[in-house]
Amino acid sequence: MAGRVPLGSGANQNRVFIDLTDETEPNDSEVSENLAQSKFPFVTALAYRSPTVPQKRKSLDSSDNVSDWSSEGNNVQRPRLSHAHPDPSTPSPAPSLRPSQISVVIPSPTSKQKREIAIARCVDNVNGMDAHIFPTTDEEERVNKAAYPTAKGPVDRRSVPLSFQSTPTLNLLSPTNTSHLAKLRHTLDEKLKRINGSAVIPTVDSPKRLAKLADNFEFINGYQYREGVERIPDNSDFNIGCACTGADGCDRFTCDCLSKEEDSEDRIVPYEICESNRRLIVATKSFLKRKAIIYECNSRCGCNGERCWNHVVQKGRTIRLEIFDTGSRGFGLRSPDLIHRGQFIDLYLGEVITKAEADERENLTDGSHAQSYLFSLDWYVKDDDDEERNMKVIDGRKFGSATRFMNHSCNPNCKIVPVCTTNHADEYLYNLAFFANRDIAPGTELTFDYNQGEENTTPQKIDPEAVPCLCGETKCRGQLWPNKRKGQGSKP
Ligand SMILES: C[S@@+](CC[C@H](N)C(=O)[O-])C[C@H]1O[C@@H](n2cnc3c(N)ncnc32)[C@H](O)[C@@H]1O
Repeated sequence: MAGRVPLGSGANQNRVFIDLTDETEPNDSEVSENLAQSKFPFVTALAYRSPTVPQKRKSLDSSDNVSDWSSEGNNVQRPRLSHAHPDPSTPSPAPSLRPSQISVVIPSPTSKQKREIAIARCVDNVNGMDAHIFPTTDEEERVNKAAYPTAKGPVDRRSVPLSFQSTPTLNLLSPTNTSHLAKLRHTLDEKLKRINGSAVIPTVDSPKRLAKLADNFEFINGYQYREGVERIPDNSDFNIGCACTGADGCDRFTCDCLSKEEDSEDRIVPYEICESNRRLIVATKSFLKRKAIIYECNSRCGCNGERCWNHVVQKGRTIRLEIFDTGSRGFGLRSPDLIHRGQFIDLYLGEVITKAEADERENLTDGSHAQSYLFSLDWYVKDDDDEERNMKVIDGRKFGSATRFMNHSCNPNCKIVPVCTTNHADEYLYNLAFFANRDIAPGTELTFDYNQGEENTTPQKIDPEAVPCLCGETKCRGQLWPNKRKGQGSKP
């Protein structure tokens, strides 16, 4: 940094330029040293800046920039810069000059430097400022050390692969994905193992479909009651049993658990011994044709408990089930076992939620009812607002049993029947039990009618928004359901 007379002539001939850039001439070193030792380190820092900083010429015409003029030795007038060294003694000879003849060339601060200067102005105690505010030497040191990685030999740029040319395609059978698939299979197996009764087997080959199955669903063995669902406990006084005492179970003509015919005192007998397998108790052929609810005997009954013939559903599933991929209709359900007509298959399980909650969940699906797992317990619900408010709904979307994978058919081989087992008192809460309505050969897809009660009807008009039915039956009604939620449609 020095007072420097630039080359040239004319107006600039008698002007002095004070260059604050780092283009230091040999005799400037002393001044630089003085400044470096000064208590204004930011001046030094500016002086050490890289020469690439764009320079701006600034005239010192006004006294703002020159605070004081003094006459020292040799009658040389030198400027004192108020913001720089208080008395920069320069060995350079300087001509006698007026203030208007002096220009100072300073580098324009970078935005970072501007910030630093602004901060520096706010700091009262300037001692030690450089350590905190101006750690700029770090970068210079790095540059001096050439701390950027350099190639050890010649680089053939053509051999450097461009990432967009080599995007890997997702290979579900790559070693990593195979192990992921193994994990999914394991997860699914663990979930399936927790199901009570005979085995439930998935025969799903597609890894993607398997992932969906394993990730999004929990198998449960009983209803999961959610907030707001009120129920009458099994041990409530409202829960009653029959007075039968027979060693072989209840009397079919007098047992109080059996419903009465509407027009007589005769009891409706739901079960009988299976003709082709005497060890099985199955729903009677006539019962399967009618609309009725089953009340099985419970712990409050005087009969022989589990030895009573009127214990079927509560004993649980006895057939094995298989979840398989139907293709166009998603997953489906079948059994590797022969199923006899009237044989109990399994329960439809899920979260028990209020109607209000079900409506909310349904709305969250944006009106898309491509996949619906909601099942209303509307057996005793009359078409009136109060009754509907009390209605409970089973949601099998996230939690459920294997029957949640059962598809609809307009000519189904299964039927859903409302069954009260341990609790006869709560008419808004009962089981949804699937029974075979004919003999079903092993490996046949199990289906039921999502609009039970409308079996023999043809829709007046197919709702364009309804999910089209793909059951393939000759008497197919064309759509899955006119409204979104399944119900028995078989109210008395
Ligand atoms: C209770 S789930 C049955 C299991 C379902 N397939 C799955 O993959 O999870 C009901 C859904 O299955 C499909 N579905 C069932 N039966 C169908 C049929 N006959 N035609 C077309 N889709 C059907 C519909 O998407 C329906 O919303």
